[in-house]
Amino acid sequence: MTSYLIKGVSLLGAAPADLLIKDGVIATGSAEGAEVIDATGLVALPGLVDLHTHLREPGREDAETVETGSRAAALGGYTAVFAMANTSPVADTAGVVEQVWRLGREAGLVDVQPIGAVTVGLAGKQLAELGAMATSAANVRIFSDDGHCVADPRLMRRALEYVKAFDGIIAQHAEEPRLTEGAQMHEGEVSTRLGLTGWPAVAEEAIIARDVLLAEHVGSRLHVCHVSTAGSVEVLRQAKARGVRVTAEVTPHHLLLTDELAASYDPVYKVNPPLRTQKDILALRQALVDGVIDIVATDHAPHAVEDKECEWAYARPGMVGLETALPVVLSVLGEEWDLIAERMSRAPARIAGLTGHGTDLTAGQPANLTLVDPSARRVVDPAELASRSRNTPYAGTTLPGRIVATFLRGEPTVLDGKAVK
Ligand SMILES: NC(=O)N[C@@H](CC(=O)O)C(=O)O
Repeated sequence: MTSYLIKGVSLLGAAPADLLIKDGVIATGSAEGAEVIDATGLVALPGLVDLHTHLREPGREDAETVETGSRAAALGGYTAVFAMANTSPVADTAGVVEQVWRLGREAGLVDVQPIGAVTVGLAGKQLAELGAMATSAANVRIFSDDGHCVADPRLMRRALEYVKAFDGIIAQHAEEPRLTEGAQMHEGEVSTRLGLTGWPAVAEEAIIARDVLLAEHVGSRLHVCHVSTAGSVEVLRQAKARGVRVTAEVTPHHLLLTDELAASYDPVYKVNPPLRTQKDILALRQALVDGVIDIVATDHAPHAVEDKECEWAYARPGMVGLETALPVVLSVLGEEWDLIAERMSRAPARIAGLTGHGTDLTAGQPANLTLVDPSARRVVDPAELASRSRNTPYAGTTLPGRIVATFLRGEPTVLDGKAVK
């Protein structure tokens, strides 16, 4: 196995030092024979961990595969991603989660951890085989019907009770379906002006409020996907203050983009939950800083051209995000390296119970890390993305930070900003 000496790198913004990688771990001692990487001006972060990625395989390999999504992830600085269950067939059995897990291992670019569906076929009627998925080779600990809300409160309660036995998590897509029928964008001034049916903030907030009460009642773990409103932040703040076992994520796009973009009628801005207002953005940023929101998760949602380049009303919701997440977060938070490492690596690994990721870059730890050039600026070109889909809202936008290298257990997956395989 090749050893690497990463010279003059700044660990989380500290004074430059050398980092030695030997036999897949961070090492000390002689660097003899090691390949030298000049990392002057680069910052080392623990490899990023994404708790919310759509990889589309099985079923929509025209939009993404486990391999193309893994490559996009590595290029974005990730060493582990959690694959959502809304594939076709749905990942609601041990067979499908094992297939995704195996495909991830074969690709070998990031650790791919499947998320299992909560209900059979994401239909919200009957619990899926949570136990069988948990005891499968994929070792599933997080379950989600993402794309759909587990709307039935009794089913949600049963799911929370079921996973409590093995300290599992229900990750909820918080959307009261009766309040969002026909919804096309955030309900507010802009939707009124455009005459598009609105998706009101309360549809998210009402489900989060209900679910934190259910999680509290059961004593189980709830994770809230893609929090998008200021009101949701307040519900979470109160729940956390009471000691409810709830964690929450925000996407990079909800930290940066507003509902005004819908006025272009360009479906690249259509996403679920929808882009909200500047007031929501400011509340989400503050919540990310003070920890009411635990992590940034991409909700990387690749879609084939025909599903995106059509009329707004017919377009599928979702944006790709793996390759732009860190630059967007950098543009929002600035060079707050420790906070970024916490929200994009350590906390997601801790929440998921994922060992070997999100660890400090100290001797003996697995060499899962990424090197970033914070001084570089990049104009996002959709044609350059490794993802099989091109639906990025940042085309033509200049973002700070370039991911120069990523290492998975000491093997480079990205070098000089390019995927190694
Ligand atoms: N986030 C999105 O806008 N899309 C997700 C699912 C969903 O949450 O609708 C997708 O799978 O495409």
